Amino acid sequence: MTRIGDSSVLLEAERLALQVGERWLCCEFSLRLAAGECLVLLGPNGAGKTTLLHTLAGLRAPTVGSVRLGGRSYADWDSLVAARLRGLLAQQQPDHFSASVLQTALIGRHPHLGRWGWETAADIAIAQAALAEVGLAEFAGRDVLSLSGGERQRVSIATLLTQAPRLFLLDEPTNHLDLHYQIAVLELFARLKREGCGVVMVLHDINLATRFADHVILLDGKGGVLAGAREEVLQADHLSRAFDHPIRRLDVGERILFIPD
Ligand SMILES: Nc1ncnc2c1ncn2[C@@H]1O[C@H](COP(=O)(O)OP(=O)(O)OP(=O)(O)O)[C@@H](O)[C@H]1O
Repeated sequence: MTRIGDSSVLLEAERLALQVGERWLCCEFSLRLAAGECLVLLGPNGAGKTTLLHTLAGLRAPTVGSVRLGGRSYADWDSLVAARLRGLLAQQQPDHFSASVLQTALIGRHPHLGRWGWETAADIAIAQAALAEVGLAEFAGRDVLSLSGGERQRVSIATLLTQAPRLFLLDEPTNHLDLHYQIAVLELFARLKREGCGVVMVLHDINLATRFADHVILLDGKGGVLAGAREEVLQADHLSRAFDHPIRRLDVGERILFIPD
């Protein structure tokens, strides 16, 4: 029997090009992400990283080309089934009402619930384990409206872990996080990647991209796209051009660092 997401290729985009209004964000390029791989989207503000991530998540149609999740176009997936396969961490988390941290994390179980929509003890255990993964085990009863920015971001990550997709699409997962949690969260997704998940994430920190990416897509904000293996794309001259600022590479022991001049 074939289970959802058994295929090792989780995400494909063919000859993709994106336009907003009159402006082309990226010219045609293709990508393929297999289980066990991490793709980082980099580029200056307004270059189109979030638009590209949302297109890969099936939330908007590409202007040109196609996107396939687990070998099928989004139109061919039932939306609940697709939500068990891919999950999105959005950049903003609007909270309009009071809700406990546990209730908020449990939203991630919606694609998995049965006909009556009640969470079981197993669903609650999954959400509690996810909260513990991001250091929020003690926060389960707290109101989300009372959390700090970094704590709220970790609840969003726990909600996504509770959803337990095979493909994680993350828009600036390190937003609001202190240094400890930036690394802890990226290490957590690196572990999930080793366990057979796929990860696509928007990052602003080139050095975190250097550390965690297998593949990189660098948008230059003028429609140009450089896509390839980390070592091919993350070069000082490519980065300097894309960010319109001189960037220098430093080799520190085993680490490669990029610093702005
Ligand atoms: N509906 C829209 N109408 C007009 N322009 C839009 C629309 N949606 C997005 N844009 C523009 O498209 C561009 C790409 O936006 P996007 O959010 O994808 O950029 P980004 O690379 O994620 O930026 P940032 O690093 O600032 O988060 C921006 O210039 C944005 O203003």
